[in-house]
Amino acid sequence: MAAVSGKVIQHVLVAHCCQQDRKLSTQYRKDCCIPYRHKLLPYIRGKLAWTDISTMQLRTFSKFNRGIVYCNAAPSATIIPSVDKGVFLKLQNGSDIRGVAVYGVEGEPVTLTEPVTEAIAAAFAAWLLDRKKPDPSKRLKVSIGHDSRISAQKLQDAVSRGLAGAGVDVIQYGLASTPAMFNSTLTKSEDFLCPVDGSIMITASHLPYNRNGFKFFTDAGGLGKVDIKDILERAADIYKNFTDEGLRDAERKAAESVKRVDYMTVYTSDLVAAVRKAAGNVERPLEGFHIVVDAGNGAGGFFAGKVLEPLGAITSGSQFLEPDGLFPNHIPNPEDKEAMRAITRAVLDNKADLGIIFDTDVDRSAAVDFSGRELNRNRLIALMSAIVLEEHPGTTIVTDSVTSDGLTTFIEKKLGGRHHRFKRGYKNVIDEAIRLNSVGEESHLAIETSGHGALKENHWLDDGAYLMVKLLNKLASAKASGVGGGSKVLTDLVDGLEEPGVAVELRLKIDQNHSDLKGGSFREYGEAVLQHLANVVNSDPKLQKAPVNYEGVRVSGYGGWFLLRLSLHDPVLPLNIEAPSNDDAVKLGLAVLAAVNEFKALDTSALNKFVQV
Ligand SMILES: O=P(O)(O)OC[C@H]1O[C@H](O)[C@H](O)[C@@H](O)[C@@H]1O
Repeated sequence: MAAVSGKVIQHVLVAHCCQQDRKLSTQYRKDCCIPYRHKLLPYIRGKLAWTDISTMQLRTFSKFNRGIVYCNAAPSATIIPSVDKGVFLKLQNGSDIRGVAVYGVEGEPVTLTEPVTEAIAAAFAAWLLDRKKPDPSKRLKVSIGHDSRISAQKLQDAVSRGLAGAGVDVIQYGLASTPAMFNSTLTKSEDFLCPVDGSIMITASHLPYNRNGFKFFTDAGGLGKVDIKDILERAADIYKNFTDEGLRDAERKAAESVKRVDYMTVYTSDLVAAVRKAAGNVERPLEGFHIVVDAGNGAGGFFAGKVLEPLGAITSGSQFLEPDGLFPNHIPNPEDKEAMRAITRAVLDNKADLGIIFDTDVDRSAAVDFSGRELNRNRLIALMSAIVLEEHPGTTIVTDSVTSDGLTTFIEKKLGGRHHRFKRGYKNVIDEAIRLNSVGEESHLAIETSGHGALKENHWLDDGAYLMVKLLNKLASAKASGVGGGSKVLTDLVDGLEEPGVAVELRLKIDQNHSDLKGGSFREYGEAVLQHLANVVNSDPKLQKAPVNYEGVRVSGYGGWFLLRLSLHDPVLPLNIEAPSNDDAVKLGLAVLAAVNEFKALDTSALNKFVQV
């Protein structure tokens, strides 16, 4: 517990206005809300400073706001509420930290407050100091970047205070991509204060606008689950011991020592150099290509102006390049159907050769060919496998668990590689590819249907932009060898990939408060559902369990397959079904339904609906 002085007002107001923004016109958002939000209502540790000008601001908002504006004026000294270790631990999301960073969504209280963030950053610094054990004369350097979220600035400031207070040097990159942050631990450049010893990306990837979170990197890659738990435990202890004096000291140290560097310039020029090199050191190898980019108002807008244009491509018709943390156009996620429809429309309307789409922090990507054919999910994996297997014949391609049977046939029969279908989760596939190499099985590509992908040649960096660079290399080399312009060369590479007639993903929720859980965790309950399903499948002659499987229950039957597994993070059992026809898919769905029906805490309504179609 610690007292923080200053006259403050809870920042419910801004959050409420953010919600209103979505309903109001773009013009209002640009003209009225954004310029004022930062200028007139500075945040002070999770609160808004209540200044004279803020009163005017309140009036401006009220004019447009048809709902209630909540302003909880606080006394001149507020207490930082105590936060249990359990609350800190709940912020873990696999190998990331995720929480709610702004008010505005009913039932979603803010969990990633500024003091909590400050404690997490201080904990990362302590973790890093333990790992690196620097010579006492040397200070560690940590870079911080963020995506386009509306909470980015306040969290960046809190992270800076946490790091500076813990005695490490802080370098802010501003708007950046997740892969660029990892890259900053590898880049060698004194001018850009690289390599840094550690890096923090502030992002919640494609999640809604009110969320935010952190990804951490060292030169060994992204931190894993065990390290994240360690950091959150340390953070809870640090938080408990916060004092007003300590917080002020951190604030002072951050104000004195934070440096700012335009690191994205280094990162983008590396991407440009990679394409030029692959094209035989041609300066503008994409001359004549028309490529549209959809950044979904995330951090990926740089790809059009800083990568494609210097390489000679025309990028007119690119959309949603400007950062907007309310994501007013579509969810920035290549797995999202509406997002894929948006980039497909842009390709067709502009008669472009290729479309490229990124998620908010640019670690996921997908493409669309000249004819409007989506190159995402299994097709993107097939395409990347074709490119990588040309360079490394026979290599193993590691993918997530929801990949299709057709993809295995394509990789193994057509391309002559090995398909190692592993678990869901980008970190899982990357770690598995690294492990295979360490035990003597060569693997050059780890990739998920979500659009995450990493190559051995690129330090196993999970980088959506680099995946797209590999496609650009292919376009440039096809043009140079006279095969032709356009993106047909990419379309041809996935020729022969068998596609299912029907492919669905249904997400079955587990009600964590249901008495059927008998006080156990949703994971235990989910495991029990899976075990029961596996037993039922064993006694059904029409169904065969996959002989090798690393996650959930994967079963073949009726010419198709299904996979029921536990979500990596949520109390959900995602069910993927692929089949030649809808009838076959329904038969598979009915088999699952019959087996799971007795589990009353499992919400099967999505499956019920599917089998009734
Ligand atoms: O298990 P799910 O709920 O389907 O989520 C799985 C996904 O979670 C996160 O978004 C990870 O970044 C992805 O790598 C992973 O594929």
